[in-house]
Amino acid sequence: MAELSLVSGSVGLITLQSPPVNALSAAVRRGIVDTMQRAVSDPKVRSVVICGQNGVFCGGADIREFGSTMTGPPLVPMIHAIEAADKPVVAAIEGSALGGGLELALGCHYRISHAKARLGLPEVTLGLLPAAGGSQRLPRLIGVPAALDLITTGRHVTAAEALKLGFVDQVTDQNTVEAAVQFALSVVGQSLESRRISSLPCPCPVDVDALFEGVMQRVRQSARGAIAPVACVQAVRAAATLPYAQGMQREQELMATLFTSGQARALQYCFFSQRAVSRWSMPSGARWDTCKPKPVTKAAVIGLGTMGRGITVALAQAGLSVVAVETQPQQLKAGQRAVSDMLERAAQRLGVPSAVQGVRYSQELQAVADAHLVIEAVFEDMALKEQLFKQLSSICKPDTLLCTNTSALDIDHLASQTHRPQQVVGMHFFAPAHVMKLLEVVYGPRSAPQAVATAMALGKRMGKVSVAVGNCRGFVGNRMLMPYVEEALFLLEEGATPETVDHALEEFGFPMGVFRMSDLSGLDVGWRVRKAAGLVEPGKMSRVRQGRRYSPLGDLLCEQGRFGQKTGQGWYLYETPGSREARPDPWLHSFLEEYRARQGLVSRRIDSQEVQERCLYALINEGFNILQESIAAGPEDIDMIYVFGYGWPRHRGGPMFYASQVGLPRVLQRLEHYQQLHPDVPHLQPSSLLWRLVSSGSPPIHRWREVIRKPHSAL
Ligand SMILES: CC(C)(COP(=O)(O)OP(=O)(O)OC[C@H]1O[C@@H](n2cnc3c(N)ncnc32)[C@H](O)[C@@H]1OP(=O)(O)O)[C@@H](O)C(=O)NCCC(=O)NCCSC(=O)/C=C/CCCCCCCCCCCCC(=O)O
Repeated sequence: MAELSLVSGSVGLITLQSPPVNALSAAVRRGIVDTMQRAVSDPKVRSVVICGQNGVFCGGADIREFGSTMTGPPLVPMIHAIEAADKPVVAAIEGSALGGGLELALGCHYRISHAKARLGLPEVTLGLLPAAGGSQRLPRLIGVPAALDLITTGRHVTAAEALKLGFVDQVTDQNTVEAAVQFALSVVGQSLESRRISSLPCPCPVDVDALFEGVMQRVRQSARGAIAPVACVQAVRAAATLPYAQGMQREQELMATLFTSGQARALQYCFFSQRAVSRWSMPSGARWDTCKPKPVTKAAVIGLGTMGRGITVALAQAGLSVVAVETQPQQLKAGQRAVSDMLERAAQRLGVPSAVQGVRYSQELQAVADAHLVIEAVFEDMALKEQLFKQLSSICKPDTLLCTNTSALDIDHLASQTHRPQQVVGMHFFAPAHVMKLLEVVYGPRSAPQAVATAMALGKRMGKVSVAVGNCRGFVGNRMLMPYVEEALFLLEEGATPETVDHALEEFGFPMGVFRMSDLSGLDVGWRVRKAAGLVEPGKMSRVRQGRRYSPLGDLLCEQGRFGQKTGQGWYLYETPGSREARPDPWLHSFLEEYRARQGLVSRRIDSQEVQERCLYALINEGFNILQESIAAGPEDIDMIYVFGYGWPRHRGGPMFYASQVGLPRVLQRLEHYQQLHPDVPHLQPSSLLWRLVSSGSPPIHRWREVIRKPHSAL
């Protein structure tokens, strides 16, 4: 919808009206076409201002419409009609002008922006390109290199940067609509020829071919298999090398391919899922909209190792007053220096005041006494954490929330050490905690909904994508990782190398394969966990432990002091301890051959398909178990955990979405196939939820919850 009113005697003010972000739905497009026609034909109107209701110009095309047949007036001719108008049209940009919203503004003759507005062409993040003329107009206006940067990254820019780049004409910190109306009055009668961007030549660099070849190479490398960034480069190349009309044709062709692609569907699913996970629910029926979070202004962090430091930084940057407690004096000193450095560097980078003053340090646990919320980030040791929770229970005020950053330990057991089990939740951050977007908020059977609401609200304040999950070993992310890692180890036993496994996973789109990742995070981490679980038998090679198949390969490397990057040797070889470039290690290859010989295993050639299927389907299968047990409320929760915490390629939508795209019957059939070959591997046994979904006709992912909730026979 859009409304036309006459202001200041001769300015036609068109207001887009479609809350919350004035997306260009069919109704809004119809409204714009209609109001523009009326403004152009009304002799009282001498100039036009387009603005959006409620302080937002326009969030772009209505993404929800992409899933169904598009109706209503198309965007391209609508924007052409605005550009062709013989009365000056000014865009008054407040809040956001994104995607189709910015393309609409680029069709106007002038753009006035509020200082706090954000502008950009983020279509690439939805698997698309700016196909309402954006890929053709922006390079004409600001040049090819700057346009390539904005279009291929989709980044949002401030009004100040947009002014500097040259795609807004004026920035104001006053009332933007009033400023635009004054501006519109002042340009009446001036020639509009040079204001119609489509008629401008594209400023072309001298060596266009070399420029685009270089950019294409870089974009392909960072896209990790995503097709939209590549199409964006092709579209901008058309702007640089073809007349406008032909460039537009190319833009439409490229868009047609992207629009129906699985990648676009996956990325749009991620867009909505990222927002949906904030609307959490618990199996008890407690929900985000029925629980009010408690206000938190004072937080405490216990333990200043890597995780504690990152958490302290994230809390301080969110504006909380933080007390960081570390009982080891050396560690306290080192931690304080590291936290202050991180806060200073971030402040410099963002041009904001440093939050250093917001953190105080102490060696005494008593210092947390007046905090509203405490997050422990001590060593991953149950006895140590038990002791700490007992102490916190008596030191802290009765309503203080006690949180643990454990990545796998039993939240309910920790809660039982306190007099307030309802006030205990997990806040599982991912390293580095001030950078990584994911936060798993883990509730135990006794956690109060308000405690969950408070942790979720705090996560949001820290800029995290927070996902509420139930309590089980490894929660969601690490629990699903276990079968993935185990399959990778079994593949080594059967004949693969770390290089072949990693190559297949990186080809799928992970930034790092499982073995490079394990070298980076340290092989000793998993070793400690396996020791605690009673799985490690030093010097022993047996491949069955606790009644199921087990690979001792990781333990054998650790016994040799090969902990990964930090020791210079792990699954790969490194130039020196701490260096990052992983090289194939001939020693490791001989070690694997010897191991197979001693185990009587015959090595065979393993291809990428088998690596991907066994590692990924095992992980996905565990995801179905997690859904079945209501540890995660829906597939979106699992998918966002994997996209934001584990490097799952966003253009594949997350593991559960990927399963839906592959087809559930196919996933089931391949799991059954591998299970027949490896009957001693329980995680290849297809989940009963997967069976149920397939026998319910494999409904689309947004209808899985109906099957999950349906009562089912145990038979
Ligand atoms: C910055 C924001 C705008 C606001 O952020 P914030 O204030 O934090 O609020 P949010 O929580 O993010 O959002 C609030 C709710 O609004 C929903 N929302 C937001 N934006 C949109 C949108 N664009 N469409 C629909 N809904 C939207 C959001 O989901 C929230 O609701 P809920 O919680 O999920 O219920 C921020 O929201 C933001 O960044 N938004 C997205 C901005 C964006 O990416 N815009 C680009 C959209 S794509 C686009 O514009 C493309 C234009 C090109 C032209 C397209 C032409 C299409 C037809 C071509 C067909 C050719 C193919 C032919 C094929 C064939 O031949 O077969």
